[in-house]
Amino acid sequence: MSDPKVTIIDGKTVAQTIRSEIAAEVSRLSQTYGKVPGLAVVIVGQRKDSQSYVNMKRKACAEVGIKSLDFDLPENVSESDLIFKVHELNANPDVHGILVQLPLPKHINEEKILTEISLEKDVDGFHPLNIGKLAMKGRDPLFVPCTPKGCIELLTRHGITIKGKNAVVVGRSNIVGLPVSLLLLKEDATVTIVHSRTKEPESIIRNADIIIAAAGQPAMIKGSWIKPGAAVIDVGTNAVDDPSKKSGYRLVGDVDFQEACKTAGCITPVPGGAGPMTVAMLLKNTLDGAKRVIEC
Ligand SMILES: Nc1nc2c(c(=O)[nH]1)N[C@@H](CN(C=O)c1ccc(C(=O)N[C@@H](CCC(=O)O)C(=O)O)cc1)CN2
Repeated sequence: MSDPKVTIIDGKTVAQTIRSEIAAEVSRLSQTYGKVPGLAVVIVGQRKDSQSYVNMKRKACAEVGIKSLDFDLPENVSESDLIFKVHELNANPDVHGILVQLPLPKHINEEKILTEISLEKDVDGFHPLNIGKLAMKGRDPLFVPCTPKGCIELLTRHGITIKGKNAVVVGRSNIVGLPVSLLLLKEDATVTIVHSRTKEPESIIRNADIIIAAAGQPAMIKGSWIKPGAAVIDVGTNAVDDPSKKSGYRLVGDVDFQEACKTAGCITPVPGGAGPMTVAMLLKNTLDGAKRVIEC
């Protein structure tokens, strides 16, 4: 039983609201200019998790009226062929956003590929120049990475003030930990990053008004580490064995959810928290990119 005082942040519902807002805007663009946003979705190889995320993205595009152009490349595609594809998409006027699903196979240099995506079509916000602008005071990137942007959106749509708060980010990945730390800093939080080499992480986490958990370690953040009333956004999506499930596994976050509910002020569940926001923010970035071109 969760504590009656805790608010469960329902990311699925927030994401659905945002998807409806995007659908209305896509329809307006289509009626006014006769053009719809286009998103190129590129996947390399057959990883089950990546295929599932890409399918979610393609389905979401269809739902809101964004045209997805689908490219499923073989595991052994060469780095130069992938770069050629990216250049082709950079030049295609019907494509307003380019998404290359990560991770890529080991023989491909991820950073090299992400750097080849046109800045104006970098809807994942992973281009080093977009990340660089995120890190600079007084500068804004053209696009902000989707999961970090979704975390901030969840906090603001739930009326949680970020300015002046102690925010602790657990994890320092290029996809989530690092960019979400930069975003929180832009929102005037005092930000601390906890990572695998941090000594006594619990004493730092205990001081957090806002916790963003993105370590990829199932239930590593214990209930006793959470300050009473803290806002907890759990980005972890860890598959753990569960013979009682048809699939043989279930998804758990980086936070011990049941225990955390006894102390936190609000918390996202896994699944159904930050995950659905990733896809919603991808649609939003694609719409924004298309609007810059179509309405200019
Ligand atoms: N090019 C990118 N690659 C990757 C990104 C990214 O933003 N861009 N992020 C992750 C994976 N990801 C999107 O690609 C992603 C992860 C999780 C979810 C999600 O909605 N999860 C659900 C659970 C889904 C399930 O049941 O399996 C949830 O948490 O409720 C969406 C997208 C790595 N790669």
